[in-house]
Amino acid sequence: MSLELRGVSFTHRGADPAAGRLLDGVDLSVGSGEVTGLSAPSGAGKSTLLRLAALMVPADSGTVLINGRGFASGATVPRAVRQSVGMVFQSPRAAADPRLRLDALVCAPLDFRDGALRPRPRHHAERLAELTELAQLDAALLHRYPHEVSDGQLQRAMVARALALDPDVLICDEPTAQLDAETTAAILGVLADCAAAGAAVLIASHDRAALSRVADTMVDLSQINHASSA
Ligand SMILES: Nc1ncnc2c1ncn2[C@@H]1O[C@H](COP(=O)(O)OP(=O)(O)OP(=O)(O)O)[C@@H](O)[C@H]1O
Repeated sequence: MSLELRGVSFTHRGADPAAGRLLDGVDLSVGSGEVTGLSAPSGAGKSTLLRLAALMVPADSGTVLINGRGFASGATVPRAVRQSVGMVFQSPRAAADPRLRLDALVCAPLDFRDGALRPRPRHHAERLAELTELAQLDAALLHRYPHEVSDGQLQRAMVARALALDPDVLICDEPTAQLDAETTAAILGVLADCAAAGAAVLIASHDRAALSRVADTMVDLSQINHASSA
């Protein structure tokens, strides 16, 4: 279980050409059982880098390796590889479908994997119970809609969802933004538990203090990015 970026470069389409590359020749490696914390000032490209690492967006050049298997820009990524990468986003409100109850949200990757045409959380009752416990989500909330729970409760559900397919690589983009210290520590603890179970975990956050409590390695993006503006 590992994530590696080798010489990854990227510029957003439509970005001012005078600004040069956003990311240039970035190398990063996260091994099995490791939590790597990524920090950098706002706008430095953390979210962009995480999307490239999660194979959501192809890099302009360089290679992303998942479990040692390399994907250069434009390479076809098999579904099984996509499903081996879990992602947690900064805003659970933006990431969660407001029409789905929490149980359906958590089970959505399982339904997608199975090709189910509609949510069927009861079909996954056993796994749902495991995920609820793993993410320390109050099971009494599973029948509520996103607007009926707090941001912290919703983020726990989104963490449970990211874990649904037991990912080898877990990528988290400011997963505790706007959450209180207690919820932040709890969610980071859940992510660290995933690493303890063998996953390679990469977490970007502005909260260096909280992140450094669970990270094995802290990486400053500006130190690994060779872009002239970094
Ligand atoms: N789709 C896009 N098209 C053009 N430019 C973009 C796009 N997405 C982001 N950018 C720009 O790329 C730069 C890096 O953005 P990114 O969101 O990766 O930074 P970040 O380090 O995650 O910032 P923050 O800490 O504020 O979340 C910013 O200047 C941003 O405006």
